[in-house]
This record gives sequence, C-alpha cells and structure tokens, in this order.
Amino acid sequence: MSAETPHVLVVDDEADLRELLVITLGRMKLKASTADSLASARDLLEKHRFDLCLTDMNLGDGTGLEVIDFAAQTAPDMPIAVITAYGNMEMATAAMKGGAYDFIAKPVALDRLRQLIQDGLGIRQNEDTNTPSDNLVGDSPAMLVLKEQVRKLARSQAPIYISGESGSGKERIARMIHAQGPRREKAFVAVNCGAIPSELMESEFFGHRKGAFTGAVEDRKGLFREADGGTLFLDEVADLPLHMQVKLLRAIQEKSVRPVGEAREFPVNLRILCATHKDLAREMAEGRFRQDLFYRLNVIEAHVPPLRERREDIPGLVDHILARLSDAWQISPPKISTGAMQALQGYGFPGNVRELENILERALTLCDGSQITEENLSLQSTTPITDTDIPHRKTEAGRPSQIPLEDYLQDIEKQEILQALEETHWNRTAAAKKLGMTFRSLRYRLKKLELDQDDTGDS
Ligand SMILES: Nc1ncnc2c1ncn2[C@@H]1O[C@H](COP(=O)(O)OP(=O)(O)OP(=O)(O)O)[C@@H](O)[C@H]1O
Repeated sequence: MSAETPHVLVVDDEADLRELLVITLGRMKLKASTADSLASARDLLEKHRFDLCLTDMNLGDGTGLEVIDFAAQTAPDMPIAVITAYGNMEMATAAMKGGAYDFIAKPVALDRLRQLIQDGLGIRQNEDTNTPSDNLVGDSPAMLVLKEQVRKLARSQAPIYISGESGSGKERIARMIHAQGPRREKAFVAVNCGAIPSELMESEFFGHRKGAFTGAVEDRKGLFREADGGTLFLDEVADLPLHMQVKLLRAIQEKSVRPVGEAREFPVNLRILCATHKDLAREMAEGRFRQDLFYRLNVIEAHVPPLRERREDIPGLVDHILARLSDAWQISPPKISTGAMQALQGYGFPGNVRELENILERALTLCDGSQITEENLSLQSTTPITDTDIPHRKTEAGRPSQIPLEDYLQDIEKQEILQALEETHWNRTAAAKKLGMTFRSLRYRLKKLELDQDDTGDS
C-alpha cells in the first residue's frame, strides 16, 4: 500500500448501504469511490488503482463474483471483500473460492465492517515483508504448486482444510499460511483435537470461570480467545466428538465464545485452519462429522502430497534436517553416502517427513560422525516402491471439484514446464523445444507463473 491515503472502491446498487460504507470509510480517514453497478465498477477498476474493494454480491447488472473475476485481471493484488445477504454462506464461500479475502453479512455490523477493512488494508502491508523460504523445503513440481497456493491462501481469511497423510507437513503449511498473511503479528495457536479429553474440551476451547467446576481454580481464557486476532489451527479435527462439533460451529458462526460458568459472550476475530489425516468427506458421509461444520471449515482445500510422490524433495530435506539436528547437537553435519541417499530415495516413507526426521536422528546417533551409511539408516524392509504404487491423484480422479478449472489448468501447465526444465537441467532453450513452444513464449509463461526468479537470460 502506498504512503498516501488508501483508496477504497465501494460497489453496491443500494444507495443506503453505499452511503453507510462511504461514511465508515471517511471516519477511518480513507478515501472512497463508489460504483452503483457492475459496469461502472469495471470502468473504475480499469481507470484507477485501488487499495481495497468492497462489493455487494447482488448488483443490478451482475454479481460480486463478476467484480472479483474482473479485478483478477485488472488489479490482481487488490484485496476484495464481499457483502452477502444474511445467511447466504454459499455465496460467501463461492466468493472466497474466487479470491475474496473475506465477507460480511447484511445487516452490516459497523465494528465488524471496520475490522474487515483493516484486515484488507493490512494484506498488502504485510506482503512487503519476506518470510524465509527455507520454511518449506522442497522444489518438486508438487511442492512448488503448494507453495504458490500457500502464498495465495495467506491473503484470504477463508477457512482452509489441509489434507494429507500423517507427518506430511500439514501443520507446517498452516504455520506458513499464518506467517505470510496479515495476522502474522498475532498468535498462531495449534491444538490437537484428538489429544484433549472429551470432558475438558469445552473449557479448553472456550475457557472457564474460576469455580465453574471442580478443578477450575482460576479463570481460563481458552484457545479461541488466546488466538484472538490470529489463527487457530485445529489439527486432527475429525477427532472432535459430535457434541463439540455443534459448539465449534456456533462459535465460528457467531464469532463469539462463552466460557464455561460465564454469563457473557466474548467476541473473537480469528482465522480457522484445520487438518486431519482422515478422509473428512467420508467421516461426514458416515455420520461422524457434521455436514454443516464440514462446509464451514472446508471452504478451500490445500492438499499436502505424501513424500513418496515427491521424491525429488528428499535430498533437500535430508540436508535441511541434518543441518538442523547438527546445529542443535553442536556438531558439524556428517556427509551422507551415495548408497544411503539412494536407499532413502527408494524408500516408501509411510510416515512421511516426520519419519525421515526420525530415521536421520537415529542415523546421526549411530554413524561414525563423518558419514551416514545405508546401514545407519536401518530402514524397514518395505518393498521398494514403483511408479504403479504411486497414486496419481489428478489423472485418476480428474479435477478435484473444489479447485477452479483455471487454477487446475495452471497447475498442470506449471508441472509440465517444471518437468521439461528439470529434464533439460534448466536449459530454457531446450525446454522450450521439448514443450513445442518458442523461447519467448516459455519466458512469458515463466514470468506469468512466477517461476522466473533466476532470470539470467538465454540459457
Ligand atoms: N516441506 C518441509 N520442509 C521442512 N520440514 C518439513 C516439511 N514438511 C514437514 N516438515 C517437518 O516434518 C515434521 C512433520 O510435519 P508436520 O507436523 O507439519 O506434519 P503433519 O502432517 O501436521 O503431521 P500429523 O498428521 O502427524 O499432525 C515436522 O517436524 C515438520 O517441521
């Protein structure tokens, strides 16, 4: 955002609401321009640069979704929030899938509106600060796609469901989404829903008042209020008992919590991310997970692929983990023999990155200090994996329904380009030939897909 007064575009065909928004923005010392239709919004977006856009969903000549689509072309960095009819979660969800960072329901509550505006304006400010890239090790095509997805998701306030096998890095992804987003200065609170005894859950989540029950010797804030302003990560969310799912849904919908033994409600403003290694859709189909909560949490899915589907990442992860362990143990990192590296790259890793960490920690204890050998790894003798063992998620299942066609096609494009680059050792002239396109066209695509960091000219 520029140092000048931020400029906000308000798109609404209802004059009263437009006026309310303009007055609120004015009180917040922000500059506002208004459009009363989709056509005039398009016109303004083409002519001016805005720092934020607030659009109603129902515009006389179109919808807020069309504003989002148009802005994606003309002002891709501008955060957009939508105003929806009360209770229309479907629209709100569609808008967030389309790229809106958040939504507000009518009748518009002013404190919530101010918060929404502040959140939106904070997005760009925070994007100027870089997060260390080694937070997420791995440059396999699948990982690059995921990193790009994380970057986009970080701007949004939409709830995200992170799927993936145990130990694949779901919590790490959640932390990255938080660290790259506008809530980064506030708390990231992670809770393993499977680890809290059922009878303590309500007080863990929502807090309690001193004396509310035996053992409540002092007031407790609870996880929701601890995460206020920041992010609450619900790990193993499928393990929440049904009675707790109802309470969680209520807290999310009302954006407020009532501690056990307390008469008052406390407002909370947080982003919810959740994960489970279980198949949440199946849990829902089999009646163990509430449908309404599922749709609330699973607005957007980010999938972390298992390590065996991105074996190219293994050497980088090995270096990263060995460097970390050696640092902690204050020793110099040992080398890893060619045989040991080959064994790791052929191993199936049912426990994913966490298993790799454990294997290396054990190997570090067993090795002679200078080199880790295959023997030190003591890998379980699983059958070596072959390509037929690897589930090809996309080709088998087609486009996952929650991923828009455009994103899906872009991911395929990215993967194909990265594969060609890898096969040609990043010789872009050769890669372009392999892909049947001109060098210029490849360069253009690399730029578009933001893969051109190392743009050193014709190589
Ligand atoms: N891409 C990565 N780069 C570096 N470290 C990683 C990466 N992915 C995972 N790890 C590390 O592997 C370990 C397991 O990751 P994490 O806890 O995020 O997995 P998870 O999928 O949440 O596991 P679980 O299903 O058991 O909750 C952590 O120590 C994490 O730091």
